[in-house]
Amino acid sequence: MNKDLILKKIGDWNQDFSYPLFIAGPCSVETPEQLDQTVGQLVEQGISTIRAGVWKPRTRPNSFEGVGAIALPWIQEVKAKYGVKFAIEVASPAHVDEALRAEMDVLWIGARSTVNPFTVQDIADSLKGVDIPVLIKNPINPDLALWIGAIERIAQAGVSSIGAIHRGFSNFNDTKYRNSPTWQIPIELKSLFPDLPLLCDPSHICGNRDLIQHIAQKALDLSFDGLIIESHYQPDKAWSDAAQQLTPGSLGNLLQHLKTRKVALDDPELQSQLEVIREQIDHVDREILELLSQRMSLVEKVGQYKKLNNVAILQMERWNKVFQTRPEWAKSLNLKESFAKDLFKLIHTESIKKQTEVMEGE
Ligand SMILES: C=C(O[C@@H]1C=C(C(=O)O)C=C[C@H]1O)C(=O)O
Repeated sequence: MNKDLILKKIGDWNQDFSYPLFIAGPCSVETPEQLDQTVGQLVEQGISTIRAGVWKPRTRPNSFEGVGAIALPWIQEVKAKYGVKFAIEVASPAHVDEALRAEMDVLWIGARSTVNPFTVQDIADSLKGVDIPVLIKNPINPDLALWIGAIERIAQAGVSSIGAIHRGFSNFNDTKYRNSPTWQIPIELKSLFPDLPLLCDPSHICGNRDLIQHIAQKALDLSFDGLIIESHYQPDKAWSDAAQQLTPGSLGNLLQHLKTRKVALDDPELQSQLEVIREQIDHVDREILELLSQRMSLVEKVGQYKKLNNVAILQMERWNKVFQTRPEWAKSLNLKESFAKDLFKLIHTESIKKQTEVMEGE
């Protein structure tokens, strides 16, 4: 992975954007009237960058696939009327070409395109020599390397203003979210590329407008640099994604209730109080690792007995007992059972690796 990517914070992009960057707009452009009404109302709520789908990648054929390029002059009209910037999704060099000719301000690459390196490379090639901000949504599957690969392809084309959008990951409808947030993936992205602006798309994570506030707040709590939220002046009549769109008024209300957090601690008093607690955490972490090392030595010893006596490494009866008791112990210590389960699954996998080394050793 190329960690030397040159990425710019939003404040250093080639155009001026407010920070945090709040982008809002309809899932799809439907009619000139719908666009005008929605944008006009969003501007009243302080939104200055609008999103809208022109070409829509839909799961099944014969559903509404966007009105297509006829929307571009409608967009140009509202841009001129309200003085807003406009972001649209592109999925092919032809889309890039039309979007640039229509003077769009921001392009984004959708999750279903990010999964395909051929598609991303084609889009990247069509962007050579053009410096427009490009936002790259995560691939639909939780594959961080694929997301990074798409960012690298666009960066290598010479695009200097790049952002990532976390829109959640496909699931089997077994969670309350349309797309699972799986926060560890964007957090890992942010830790690998601290300067990469990261936006959250709570609309596609939630699939339901009632959950959006919570996810939007969580994103800001995790130091995301902005949000991209679907909004339509008549959400229930929307031609796509009706359940997750907010009216501009509700969106304004949501934004007003969001708490924007400071990224750094600028108060020296608070800083020194945190330092004291962080030193204690360092100490506890050290002890956790010493105990894990002690546990691993015992596991190794058990491995040696197994080898001597020709006994299988994986002992389900014992493992089931460990896996049952530890979450109970955790609960009594005010820790989540699910956390203990995940932790002990990791520990068990490492134990098996260690005993395999013992078994295969001389
Ligand atoms: C340590 C052992 O080997 C394996 C590792 C276990 C563990 O890490 O707790 C439990 C059962 C075994 O699958 C053992 O048999 O006790």
